[in-house]
Amino acid sequence: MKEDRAIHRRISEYACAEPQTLRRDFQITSEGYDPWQVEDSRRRWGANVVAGRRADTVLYRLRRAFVTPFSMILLVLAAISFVTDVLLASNFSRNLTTVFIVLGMLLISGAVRFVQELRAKRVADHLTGMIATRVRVLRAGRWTELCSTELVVGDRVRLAAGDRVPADIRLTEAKDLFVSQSVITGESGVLEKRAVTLRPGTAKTAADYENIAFLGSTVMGGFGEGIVLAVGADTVYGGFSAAGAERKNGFDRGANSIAWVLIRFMAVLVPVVFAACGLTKGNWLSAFLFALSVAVGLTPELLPMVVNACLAKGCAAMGKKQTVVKTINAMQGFGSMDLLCVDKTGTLTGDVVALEYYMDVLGNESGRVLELAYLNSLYHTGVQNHLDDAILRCRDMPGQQERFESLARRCPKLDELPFDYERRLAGVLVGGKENLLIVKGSLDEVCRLCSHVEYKGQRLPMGPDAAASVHAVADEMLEDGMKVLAVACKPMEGRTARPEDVQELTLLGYLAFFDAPKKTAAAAVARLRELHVGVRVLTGDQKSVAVSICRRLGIDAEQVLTGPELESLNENDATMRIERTAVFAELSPKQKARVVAVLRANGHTVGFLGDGMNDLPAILESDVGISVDTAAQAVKEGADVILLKKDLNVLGEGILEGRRAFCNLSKYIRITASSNFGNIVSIVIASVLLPFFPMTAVQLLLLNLLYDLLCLALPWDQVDPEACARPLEWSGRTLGRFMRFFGPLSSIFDLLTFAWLFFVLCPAVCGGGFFQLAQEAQRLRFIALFQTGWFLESMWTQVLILHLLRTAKAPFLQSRPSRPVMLVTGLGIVLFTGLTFTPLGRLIGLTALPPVYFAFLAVMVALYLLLVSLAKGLYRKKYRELI
Ligand SMILES: Nc1ncnc2c1ncn2[C@@H]1O[C@H](COP(=O)(O)OP(=O)(O)OP(=O)(O)O)[C@@H](O)[C@H]1O
Ligand SMILES: [Mg+2]
Repeated sequence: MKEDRAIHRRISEYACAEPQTLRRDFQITSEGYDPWQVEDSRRRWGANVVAGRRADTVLYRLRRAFVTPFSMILLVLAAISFVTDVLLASNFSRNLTTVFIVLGMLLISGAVRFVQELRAKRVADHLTGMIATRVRVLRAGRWTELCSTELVVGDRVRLAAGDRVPADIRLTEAKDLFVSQSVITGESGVLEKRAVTLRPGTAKTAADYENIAFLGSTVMGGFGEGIVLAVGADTVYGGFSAAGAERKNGFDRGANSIAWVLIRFMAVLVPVVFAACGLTKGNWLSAFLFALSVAVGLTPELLPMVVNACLAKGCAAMGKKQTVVKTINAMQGFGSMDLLCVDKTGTLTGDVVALEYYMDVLGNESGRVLELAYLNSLYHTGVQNHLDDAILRCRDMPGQQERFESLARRCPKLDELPFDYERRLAGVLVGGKENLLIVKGSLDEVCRLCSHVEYKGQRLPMGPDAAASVHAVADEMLEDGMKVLAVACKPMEGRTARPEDVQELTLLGYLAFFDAPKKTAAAAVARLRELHVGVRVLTGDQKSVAVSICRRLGIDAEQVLTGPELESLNENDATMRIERTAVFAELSPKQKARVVAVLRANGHTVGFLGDGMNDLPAILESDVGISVDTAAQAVKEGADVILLKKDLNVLGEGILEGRRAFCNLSKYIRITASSNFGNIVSIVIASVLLPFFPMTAVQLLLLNLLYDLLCLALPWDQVDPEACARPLEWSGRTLGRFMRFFGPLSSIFDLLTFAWLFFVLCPAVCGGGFFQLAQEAQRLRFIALFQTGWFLESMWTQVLILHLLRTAKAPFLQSRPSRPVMLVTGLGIVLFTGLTFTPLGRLIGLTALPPVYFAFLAVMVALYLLLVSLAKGLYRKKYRELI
């Protein structure tokens, strides 16, 4: 959370100016801005986009695609090759092939990256477009709903309950406008905002600006109209959402730790290769080129691209299941989430809450209680909610419409104390025969503030007897899982009500709501358990209701922690209790966020599903904030994932989809890293032992590029159900181990191949061992044969290992790869094997190999398959995981 930031001069000045001055200075007519004025203002004061999101131009994306460490290394390679092969070479041996190939690779990888990112972005844009924030703006004489990014300084906008304030706004009109700034400043409680003109110098902190609604705060109740003073980064809390995005960096942390594992390997191995080649071959420039290519070979340069492709694919799949994933990274959160916190109403219980009983303090039906509750609900201007909706539905009962309409006429609204989740009650002041403050809210809170009870028209003091009978009546309903509210009142003198007035009330009776568990909820909870995702219930409702409902859904309600209990615990005890508890009741919004924060600090990846304004802080605090389409604007804005259909079952799907994306991703990283590692080990050994380079720099790069292209099909691969049965951890922790275990296996076969090529095949074809060959041409042929031999063996084993390590089971037989993966790998093998027979292959030093080589290759491949399969079993037994 941010502390108060400097207030923009424009805001501090105009907070103290009359609305007329504003209208004059910004040339605002009663029609609002016309299109020209909008353009003009946008040019002058900027657009309403929050800092942090870089302008996403084509140029910027091109730069991102082409300017990477990988392409920089390629460029250096191209430059060096240009100098050595063209500038310094004699006329006869000038050769541009290497330069072309390296540049071609640079172009291909850049273009693929560009296209992929474009696609991922299109998915992301499409998704965010579906749930853009709308604001009511006066433009060219009409109130229209626009996307909040269209807003400019000088626009006239309207605010209503549940809105997220879309810019910094000077209020010109306000009626019971209550705003919560908790999301931006951390201070809880709601503030009333008024359309007053401040005296200069009176306002010091943001909270003192009574007539300014700040970007990012949420409207809890009432109505307001105002003029936009600052947009985007100019706003006081402009950077807030960027800061929020930074916080959720679990994903980047994981990616970084993986990158670091690879960098460490590179830092050790590349200098070794350079030194070994330089010392043994004496050609330091070639050694440098070769070492650079090895570095390129070792970086999984497609990592960001494969990550994006995997996640974007997951998002698109979720989109089909009525779930909007707003940021691609949230997909990864789905995959690693091991705890899901949910609120109760509308999630575990049905969306429609029904008012079942309205009764006096002793439990007899009471029309008066209903009427007063009706007035309270009718006049409140807070965010629409299940309870008030249920109360208002009483007028739809047959023959009741007239009764409630005349009631409203007789008792007009005078003032309002909006509902707030800290105090858990709402009050309205109505006129009529006498001015009456009607309060309805949580049973405990309201009873605490009552000094009297009313029974059959008699007003009696609230003694221990009365309190006991109140509990007797209420407890029975609570245990049945009913939601109970208390209704109280107090006669008042004036026409305004202040929070201090809410005391010495007279308790009138209760309202009981039927809030039954959803039919699908029990199955969904069971499904989540199957997926090894723990469910925690975080509700503001009373303990007994929560327990009753959780029992019915099979959620362990043995241990329940309430908000007040939580407050009384010290830091350590709280941490322990929170970890062990599944049901939390009577929580304030802040406490919900605290529970989530503690769970995260305990090492869990936490999702939070909620729809109320009181869930917003927790949603922001969680790793994956989930909300529903019907939630208030501000809540939807804060969430990472929006369910278009509020159904817990969809979440199970989401989790699976996330894990699939995740599995494919870690497949890529692990397989690539370990097979590259194996190659490097072979190269180091070969460089030391061989009198020539085991492969040319270009061949090495080409092999790497081919392999990366093959891997681009991986996001579309099938995932074994067993692999995504549990939450998956995203970090480089086990990557090093995996690399060290599987990498050297391929080296064994590489070395066997080396030996066979060097001592058997090449001498047989060239007519003698390397050192016996006197002619340069013969030696070159020897080298070409050797290099081709290794090039092919290396490619075959790399492709094979992709199939072997993509699943914990037996490849092809028990787990089939998806068709794209089959197609691409098959095609790659055929094309590259074919390449060695073509003139194009000759350009990069490849040559046709005799049939006996392929027989040897077949044997190697079969042995390799066998050994890796055995190793897989061993690894699984030892570490209990594979992918
Ligand atoms: N509109 C309202 N008017 C009066 N009191 C209310 C209203 N809404 C909620 N309350 C009180 O505040 C308490 C907390 O609200 P609520 O139950 O909605 O919290 P929650 O955490 O969203 O719970 P849930 O998990 O059921 O959604 C309620 O138990 C009730 O006593
Ligand atoms: Mg709720």
